[in-house]
Amino acid sequence: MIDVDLAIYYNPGIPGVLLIAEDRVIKFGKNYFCPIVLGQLVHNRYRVLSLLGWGGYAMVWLAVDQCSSPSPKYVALKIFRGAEKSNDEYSSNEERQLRKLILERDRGGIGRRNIIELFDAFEVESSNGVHRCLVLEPAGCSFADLVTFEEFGFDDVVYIFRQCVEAVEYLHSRGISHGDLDLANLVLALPDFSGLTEADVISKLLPDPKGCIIPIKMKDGTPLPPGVPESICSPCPFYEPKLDLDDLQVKLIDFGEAFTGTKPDVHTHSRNRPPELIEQGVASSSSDIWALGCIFWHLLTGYPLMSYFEQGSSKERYQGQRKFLSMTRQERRGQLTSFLARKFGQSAVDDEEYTGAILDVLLNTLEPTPSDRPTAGDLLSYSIFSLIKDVEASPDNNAQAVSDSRKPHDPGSPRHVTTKPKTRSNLALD
Ligand SMILES: Nc1ncnc2c1ncn2[C@@H]1O[C@H](COP(=O)(O)OP(=O)(O)OP(=O)(O)O)[C@@H](O)[C@H]1O
Repeated sequence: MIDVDLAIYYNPGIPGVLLIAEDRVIKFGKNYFCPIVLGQLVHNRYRVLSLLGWGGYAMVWLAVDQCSSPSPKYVALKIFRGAEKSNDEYSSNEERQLRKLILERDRGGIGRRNIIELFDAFEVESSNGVHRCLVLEPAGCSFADLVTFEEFGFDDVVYIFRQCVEAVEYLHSRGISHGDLDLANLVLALPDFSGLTEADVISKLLPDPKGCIIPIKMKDGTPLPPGVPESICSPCPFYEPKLDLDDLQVKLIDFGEAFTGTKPDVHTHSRNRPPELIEQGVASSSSDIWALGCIFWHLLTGYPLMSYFEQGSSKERYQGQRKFLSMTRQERRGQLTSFLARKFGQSAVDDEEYTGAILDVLLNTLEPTPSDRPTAGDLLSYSIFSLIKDVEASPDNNAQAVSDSRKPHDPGSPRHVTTKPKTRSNLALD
């Protein structure tokens, strides 16, 4: 039998551990991540079940609230990097923005359901510092991951995109810009687990909770330094195969860059950076609209728009973007049409109704001058949204609308942006 060493090694030089499968380093040590292990009780209340993901600022864990009754309540614990003292600026900005939205909750608005909920916040201390912890509504896999292994049909794209626009419209109507809109910050809502036992939910959420735990060791066999956990588990974001279009709900996360008015040096994802941020270094709510255009393209084609402008370094890609923006609107229309034809074939773009509706969204959201872009509210009235059946129109119409939306389309139409039928089961992993 071959003895395979599944441990990963702590590298004091980085200082952190490299998760090979992710090709990313998780840093532990002073002012880095909190050394959480599975099963740990956080704040005497939340028992950690698995790792949902991590970013530059925080690790996000699935946990069960021990104080909930009668049925267990699941939460996501977003535990920020350590700081010398409480109120680290990034974590407090995210908390502040989410708290503002809580105050607005009673005013309603359809996009409210698409914003992740904040339940609680507190501090956790470790040898790596003081960590702010946000207790959030738990969600599933990000759309950035989903587009890498699935192609969406046209109805899927428009249905998902409409929820993204509704979320942004909700935020903007409350005076908040997100600042970091990207498919990585749009995640699937979890289905309703009420009535299921904890064991059932764990088996649904965690295909193999023990299989993903990897011990951390020092290469020379010496004890781990303080602040480094004895094991790490690979992230286990939830995804339910056979998800139906009428069940699919998008949740917007990560409000760390959110702002009111205008803000300099916003860390928008590099693939969605608008010209005003690249050239003048300032973002506004119109920068979110630019990002919506990029998201629409990414959902539609499976690739970021930037990669169509130019390959290479981000400097080269921004030059490609600038070249695109210095064209006339007519030339930009021609360029986007040829990108679409390259991706889906010429016959797919020949249907003027569909291609025209797609181009309206793209050309207007990607206007070079921020004030020329539509508002999120304007976008919701665009013709693209009337090209799909409204699965939420009314409870009576629901079943018919969903079944209609699954009928195969005329193959000559650009609704066939993918070769697969356009049902939610397209997204199934099995
Ligand atoms: N409420 C949630 N439910 C499920 N998973 C989540 C939730 N919030 C975040 N995640 C997962 O954790 C990852 C990191 O979260 P988030 O983007 O909020 O962290 P961050 O450190 O602020 O990120 P960034 O470096 O992008 O600013 C996300 O990409 C997502 O996979």
